[in-house]
Amino acid sequence: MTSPSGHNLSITDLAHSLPDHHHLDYALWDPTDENSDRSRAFVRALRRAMVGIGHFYLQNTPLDSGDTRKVNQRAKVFSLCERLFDLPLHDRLSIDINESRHFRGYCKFGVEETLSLQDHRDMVDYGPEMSPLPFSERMFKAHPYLNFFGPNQFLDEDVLPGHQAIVMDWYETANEICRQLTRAMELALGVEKGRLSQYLDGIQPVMDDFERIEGSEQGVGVHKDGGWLTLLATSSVGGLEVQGFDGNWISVPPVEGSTIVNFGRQIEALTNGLVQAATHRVVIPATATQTRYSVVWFGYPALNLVVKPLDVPGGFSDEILELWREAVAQRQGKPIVSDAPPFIAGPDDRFGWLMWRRRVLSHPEIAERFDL
Ligand SMILES: O=C(O)CCC(=O)C(=O)O
Ligand SMILES: [Fe+2]
Repeated sequence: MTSPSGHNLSITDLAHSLPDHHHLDYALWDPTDENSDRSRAFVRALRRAMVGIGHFYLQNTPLDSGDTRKVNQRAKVFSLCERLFDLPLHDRLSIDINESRHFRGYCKFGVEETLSLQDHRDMVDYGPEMSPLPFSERMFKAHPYLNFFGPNQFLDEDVLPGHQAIVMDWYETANEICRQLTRAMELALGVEKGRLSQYLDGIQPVMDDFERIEGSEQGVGVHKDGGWLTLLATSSVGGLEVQGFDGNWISVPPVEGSTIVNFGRQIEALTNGLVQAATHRVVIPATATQTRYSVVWFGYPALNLVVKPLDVPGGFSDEILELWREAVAQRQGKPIVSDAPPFIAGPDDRFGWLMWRRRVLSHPEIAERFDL
């Protein structure tokens, strides 16, 4: 593709030139002064993104700029990814997810399914590093999602130097960004402080995935992320697509220095659909020559909470309602098209149950093996 000036467009220019993409600058957000002009500008941009198709690009986060202690976290995490997936299968299988009742570890190519089609990816799942809860048969049978708490599986330093430190650094930085974005969303929606962030307090099963996808028809099938916010960093291969409200698929190419943020289903549920979770998939042309890596950090609400539409006296802010009306008018009132499978949740389902059902569906062997 060429730009109006005749130069070849880079993948970054391409993303900037596409409609439907919002680009937010995290450097504007000042948590110590939410009322500053810069913070307000950030909240305004976020508000616009919130009535969009469920995702935005976020530049200048510490994942990219880093502080002096953690310079270049993105470079470190992708180098780790490459080194990890280059290890002989036998090493990777030494942290096999099927050996972990906490659903942590390496998942072999082709084991995961979305929409009953095999995904062409292998991956490693991590979560917060913690000791398993003291075992009580009765408690675990009543609340099987408590199995999510436990240690990660890391390779020894001599096999994969930096494995634990790099993963946990990324995890902590992403967690803090998620908390800050949640506070900014409260301001964007015009709800009182803590109204959203309370969902992040308590026992949280935040997950981190390292993924590798080989050229295939279905890299990752159509879905909406089930949680709160997803922070997604991909290597330069591309392949991510988000579905527009009219049903068309829109490419979301990687942008240097930016992280892709998806709204998850729990935010959609809380806001009663005002904020839509991104319907997305990964499609890589079979002709792609490079392996694609992505580092996907999923933020979730606490497991013991039930997420229901927020009851806000007086409703959401006029500003966001106005933007919502504009968005509806732009699509001439037509309903939102999404090919993501329907979301099955009872009205009183704790979030832990939703997550448990999904994880067991993806990894039935683990439940069978540990009699969960
Ligand atoms: O790798 C990507 O770009 C997205 C992966 C994804 O959507 C997921 O793991 O939920
Ligand atoms: Fe996803």
